[in-house]
Amino acid sequence: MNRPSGRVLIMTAVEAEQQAVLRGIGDSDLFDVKLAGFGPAAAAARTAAELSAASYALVISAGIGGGFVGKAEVGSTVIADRIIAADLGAETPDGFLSVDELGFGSSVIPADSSLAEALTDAMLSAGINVNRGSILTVTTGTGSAEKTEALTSRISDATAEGMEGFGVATAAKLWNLPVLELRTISNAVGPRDRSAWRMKEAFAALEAAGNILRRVISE
Ligand SMILES: O=C(O)c1cccc(C(=O)CC[C@H]2O[C@@H](n3cnc4c(=O)[nH]cnc43)[C@H](O)[C@@H]2O)c1
Repeated sequence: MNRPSGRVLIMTAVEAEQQAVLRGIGDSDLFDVKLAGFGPAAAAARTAAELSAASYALVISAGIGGGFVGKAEVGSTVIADRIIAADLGAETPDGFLSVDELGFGSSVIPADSSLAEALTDAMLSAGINVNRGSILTVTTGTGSAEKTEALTSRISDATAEGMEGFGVATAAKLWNLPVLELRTISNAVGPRDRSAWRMKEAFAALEAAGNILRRVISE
């Protein structure tokens, strides 16, 4: 699926991300770029509200995110194969139990693979540093080596983390719509160091991603 059979809804958490995506897309009227708010609950509710208000053929969660070291460096772009609710579950003395293990559904929503493939190819052709893998949705931004290690040992292809993707994807799934998540990397996932965040690079990469997205989807 490259060209969807209808309009495309892109959800970003905050206005700065929304503006970066809009700059990249330019004046196409195929896309609506709306605000999801911070975290998966706001994102699910606001995506559902948008899907109730208008008809869409594809939903995309886009924004900046943390990159797992060795998988996605600062300034690069990550396109999801899988969108994972990484900290939704239960702690036990023997470790973490996911939603799946608890029997309450699934913590994994697959991204649209043909669009992910086409977008990756187009970004590589444009010289963009892009990686594929799982994008984790967390309700608390990871801020320690221990938590990072716990995530990567449970999810071996963890490539980036953000805080909205699984909420956006849950609403898309409810409407039976294909979904994609992309994150441009502002910081490394690991011990919290806010001074090392590179927002300018991440927003520039998000604008570039918006531009490629428009080209791939309009083809
Ligand atoms: O100051 C902090 O320690 C901090 C920790 C997590 C997130 C923030 C934000 O301001 C996040 C805003 C927005 O960006 C996404 N994001 C960016 N980097 C990360 C990350 O390393 N882990 C999780 N989310 C991240 C996220 O989707 C937020 O909506 C500040």
